[in-house]
Amino acid sequence: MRQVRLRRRRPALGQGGGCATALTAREKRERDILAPLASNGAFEGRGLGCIRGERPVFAALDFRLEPGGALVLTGPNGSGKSSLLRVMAGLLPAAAGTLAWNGTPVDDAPELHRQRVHYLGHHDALKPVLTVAENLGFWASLRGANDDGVAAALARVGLDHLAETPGHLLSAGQRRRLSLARVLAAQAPLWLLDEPSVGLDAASVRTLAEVIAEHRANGGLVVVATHQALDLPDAACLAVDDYPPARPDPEDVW
Ligand SMILES: Nc1ncnc2c1ncn2[C@@H]1O[C@H](COP(=O)(O)OP(=O)(O)OP(=O)(O)O)[C@@H](O)[C@H]1O
Repeated sequence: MRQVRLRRRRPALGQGGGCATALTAREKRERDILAPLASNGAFEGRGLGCIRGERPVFAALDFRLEPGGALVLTGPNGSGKSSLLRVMAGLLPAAAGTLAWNGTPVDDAPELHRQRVHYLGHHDALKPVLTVAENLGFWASLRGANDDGVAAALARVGLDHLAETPGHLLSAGQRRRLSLARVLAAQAPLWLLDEPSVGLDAASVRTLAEVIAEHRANGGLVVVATHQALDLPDAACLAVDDYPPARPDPEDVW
């Protein structure tokens, strides 16, 4: 598996421009929460196994991502790509193995891991009666983003002109773009994206590739499960179906 090395690092929060400035309370909070997460983050899984229901899905799966790295999960339907993303996000306990951030098991500080992750699943969580801006603003406030961050994220995904539109009026692709705006507003170092390009038009797929590239250039990491081609230069590839669970011993089956 290829590994991608950091080329450019995100400047420490509150220290832009190289001159010391007094930090606001909010900047201090961001620094305390995010700075230890964003710096030199390497994400690793060793010997991972997964069971859904009572059925083993994959076993003995290893991966490693350096800061700025991208990992594309491939495999046929049902091979376990979404399950692996959920394990990585801490939403599903691994049946075996360990996950580590900078060599520290994520189980040692699961709350910290939740803060460093942004997980984008198949479903676009959205409150239908809230406007686009309210939907994003409500969620972004939970992650410490301010109104400027919300506006910037909406503009980046081309939804600024729909900021006052109720969520229930959005098309499928527009809902997906709103979910991408949530990824941007979160400022989490580790993005876990499940089929992020589904429903997006060609221009939006290009925007998706650009924002992932910018995230990586700042030292962020991304894991993407996808059946569609995405332009992710130097991304490593992990075929989840290369890690099948052991077959039951015929001696044990009767
Ligand atoms: N909640 C669940 N309970 C039981 N089994 C589940 C559950 N969710 C998924 N599975 C099973 O786990 C296996 C892996 O599913 P998963 O969704 O991870 O695959 P996938 O590779 O992401 O598939 P796709 O390409 O269709 O999205 C499948 O056999 C599926 O039936």
